[in-house]
Amino acid sequence: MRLIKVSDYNEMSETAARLLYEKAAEKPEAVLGLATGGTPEGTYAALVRKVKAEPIDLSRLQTFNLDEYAGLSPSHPNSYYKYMERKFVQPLQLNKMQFHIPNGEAEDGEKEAARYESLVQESSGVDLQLLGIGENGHIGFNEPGTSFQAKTHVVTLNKETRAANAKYFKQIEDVPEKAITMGIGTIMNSRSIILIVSGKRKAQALKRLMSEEVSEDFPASILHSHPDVTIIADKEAASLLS
Ligand SMILES: N[C@@H]1[C@@H](O)[C@H](O)[C@@H](COP(=O)(O)O)O[C@@H]1O
Repeated sequence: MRLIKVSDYNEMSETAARLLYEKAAEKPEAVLGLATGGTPEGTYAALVRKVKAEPIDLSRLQTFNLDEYAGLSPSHPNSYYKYMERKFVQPLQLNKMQFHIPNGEAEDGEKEAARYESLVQESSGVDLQLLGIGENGHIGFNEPGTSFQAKTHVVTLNKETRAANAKYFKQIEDVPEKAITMGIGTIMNSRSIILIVSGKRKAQALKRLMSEEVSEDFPASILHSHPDVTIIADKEAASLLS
């Protein structure tokens, strides 16, 4: 794993955006794996700025998001669909057909998960996967204890994960209890991975990630066995590293 230490959230965002931009520029038919949450917001904004300043052809780009809340329709203001539409798909003027995300309102979540997994597999494979990390080490919505082999599946969210995401909802009770997420096996199939980490809140998780431990108790630790992972961490996130 390659660790790039940067000064702050802005520099992290600019650095990650540059890597996404370079991938899309060098391979116009690239498949990007995308994440949601607070961390990548700045990355998407920086990418949009860069594409506006130095236009590239994005008409053949394909994107696959990691996860979606179960029970939220795509039009729900807190759905990851809406998040991506606002921050990525519309500003980059992508066609909806280029953008993929699990359907949170599917009646049969497991069937939807299997459909989504097939879509990812039938694509030419994710070239570059952007990841954030939960305080408990989750990636996507793969909570501690998830099998490293898991494919896209339905998960029950931990209390702490729901609490961490409650800030985006009116109240914690409104945070869905379940989600559909790419599995760790799905994520590990991507050709390269960028993990962005920012803020004191993530310092403990980054410290644990940088230790030797590889265990299903700490999902992100599987990244040690991936051949091409770049971690971009700001000063605060890296504050517990020696
Ligand atoms: N499913 C998302 C993850 O993909 C994200 O990495 C995590 C951290 O979010 P934040 O970046 O807001 O700290 O939140 C959610 O659980």
